[in-house]
Amino acid sequence: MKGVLIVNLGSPESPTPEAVKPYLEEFLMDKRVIDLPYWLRALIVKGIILRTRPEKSAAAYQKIWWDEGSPLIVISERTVQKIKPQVEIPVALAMRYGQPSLKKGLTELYQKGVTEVLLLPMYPQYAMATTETIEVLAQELVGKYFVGMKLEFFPPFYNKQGYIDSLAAVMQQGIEGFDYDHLLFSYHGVPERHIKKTDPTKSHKKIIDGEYCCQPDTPPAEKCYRTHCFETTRLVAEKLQLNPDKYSISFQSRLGMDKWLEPFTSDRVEELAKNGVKKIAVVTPAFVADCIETLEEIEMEAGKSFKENGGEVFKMIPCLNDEEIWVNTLSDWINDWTKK
Ligand SMILES: C=CC1=C(C)c2cc3[nH]c(cc4nc(cc5[nH]c(cc1n2)c(C)c5CCC(=O)O)C(CCC(=O)O)=C4C)c(C)c3C=C
Ligand SMILES: [Fe+2]
Ligand SMILES: [Fe+2]
Repeated sequence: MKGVLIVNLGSPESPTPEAVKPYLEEFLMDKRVIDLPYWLRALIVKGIILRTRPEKSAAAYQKIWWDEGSPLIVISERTVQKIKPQVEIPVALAMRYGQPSLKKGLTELYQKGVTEVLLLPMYPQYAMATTETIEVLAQELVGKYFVGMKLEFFPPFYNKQGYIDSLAAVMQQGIEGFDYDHLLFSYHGVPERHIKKTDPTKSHKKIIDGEYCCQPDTPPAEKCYRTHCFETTRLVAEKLQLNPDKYSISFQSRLGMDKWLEPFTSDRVEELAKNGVKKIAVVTPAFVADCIETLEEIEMEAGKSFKENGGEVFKMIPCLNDEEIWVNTLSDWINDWTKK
């Protein structure tokens, strides 16, 4: 029997430093997130980051936490509950870090008699720190605990019609009647090195701001997070007929000393405000569910910075969350796979 495992990143159990610390440790000790030799990663994560970050992150989580729990988890659960009646096969939810774990999600499917699993990571654009780490762990778990179970990976959907249509619909709703001066596409950042590492052809060009580092639909772009972000933007801009002078791309959530993708959202928001942009709309297409990165870092912190630097209206466009159009898209993808 077939089944689907929907996977997202995960959150701490509660918004306290005690709960954030083990979550961050599991997350940041992942060699596909901080891709340094073990000893150096351990030194940086355990010796530096975990000394101060749990306190700071817990305070940020407290600002966005819901009565039911972490927005990311609650939204993911709601989405899965809405998909279930629209499909004919078992669907389970798992998180790469924290709970419900990947092992738990696979066990749930296994106990229902599932032998063929479609793994559907909730990341539109492929990245080593997101899609790849889920695929690798799932493969390891299947080899160890679910022998005989067949795994299939849903490809990154950054350019897939249903995703673009859903994003466009939610964006249209968000900007309806809002005469913005600028629309910022803020994607989660990654270190530049990650882009080069996932290039199967190892032929990546130097990264130059605003230019494609590889051409879409060519082998180097197959797993290029940056080109996937550019393509999502191009396709949705085309669909919404956005004025090219009124939108741009930036990358948020940088951590550590490495060279990360630029321009940084924090700099861009400040610069736009200083350059006279009064009304800004921000969309975060690397996230399908609202989370600390969209609700705290962008809506609260970037919103504050925009106003402190002369901006007047900061409009945050929500993620796809459990919007009907998105739930229908996911259900259609699952139904197509079921019939295959
Ligand atoms: C080296 C560090 C990080 C990389 C690389 C990274 C890539 C990456 N992350 C997401 C999606 C999410 N990240 C979230 C939180 C988060 N991310 C990092 C670090 C890296 N991410 C940290 C330390 C945190 C925790 C919060 C904090 O302390 O700031 C989340 C939200 C989780 C939640 O509970 O709400 C998501 C989602 C993507 C898509 C990505 C690469 C493309
Ligand atoms: Fe992240
Ligand atoms: Fe590229």
